[in-house]
Amino acid sequence: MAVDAGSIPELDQKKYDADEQVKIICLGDSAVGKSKLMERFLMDEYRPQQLSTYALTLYKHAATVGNKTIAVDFWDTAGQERFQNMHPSYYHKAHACIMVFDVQRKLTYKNLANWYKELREYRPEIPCCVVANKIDADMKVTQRSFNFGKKQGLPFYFVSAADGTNVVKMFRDMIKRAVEYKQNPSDFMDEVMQELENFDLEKKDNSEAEEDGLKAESPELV
Ligand SMILES: Nc1nc2c(ncn2[C@@H]2O[C@H](COP(=O)(O)OP(=O)(O)OP(=O)(O)O)[C@@H](O)[C@H]2O)c(=O)[nH]1
Ligand SMILES: [Mg+2]
Repeated sequence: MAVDAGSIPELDQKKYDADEQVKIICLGDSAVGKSKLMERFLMDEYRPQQLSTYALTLYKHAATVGNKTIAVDFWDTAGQERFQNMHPSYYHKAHACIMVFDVQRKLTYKNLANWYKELREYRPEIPCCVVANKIDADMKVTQRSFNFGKKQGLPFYFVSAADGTNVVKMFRDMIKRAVEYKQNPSDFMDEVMQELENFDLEKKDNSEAEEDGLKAESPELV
């Protein structure tokens, strides 16, 4: 069936052209502002795709890191408290994780320890950060110190999805770290996956080159 090139969304085209693809997940209690943060960051171009089975929203974004185009898949779930634990596929092949709590609800900060523990069961090495959201509601909280994650060396950000404070910086940093991780994984299985991916790409390049050669020699095949 013919495909009308005009009907292919621009984002898909960018993704097709991307040099690299990364997956970034977001963790945290319900209503801490995970979805609002993503929406704030992707405001001008977000295209949510609802997969109702797991109440999962995938946000696709094309970023530029250095001189490369990066296709970023942001994964977000709704109403996590109903599921208690995340489905393992949520963590599968994630390259970075953004852990969010609500500065106005202490329990969401305490629960970071549970989220972090679960994350590390599935993804022991990926870059992760701690995000204190909703600082617009009480700017005084930025004077306080939140030590969770310090021991593990996790970067910390005070942000507000409502007024945009620090949102772009936090996401850009995490995209960069996701790309760095993908290119230099410190987890053995990820190293294997990256090798396989490179191998596939090489194979594809070779077969394309062969095909081009064939076309040049046999013009009737064109
Ligand atoms: N004041 C303030 N409210 C916020 C901020 N971010 C989110 N909210 C509010 O917090 C509520 C929850 O935000 P969501 O983004 O839906 O939370 P979530 O973490 O995605 O929640 P689940 O999908 O249930 O897991 C909404 O009413 C938002 O308007 C913020 O930065 N400041
Ligand atoms: Mg949500």
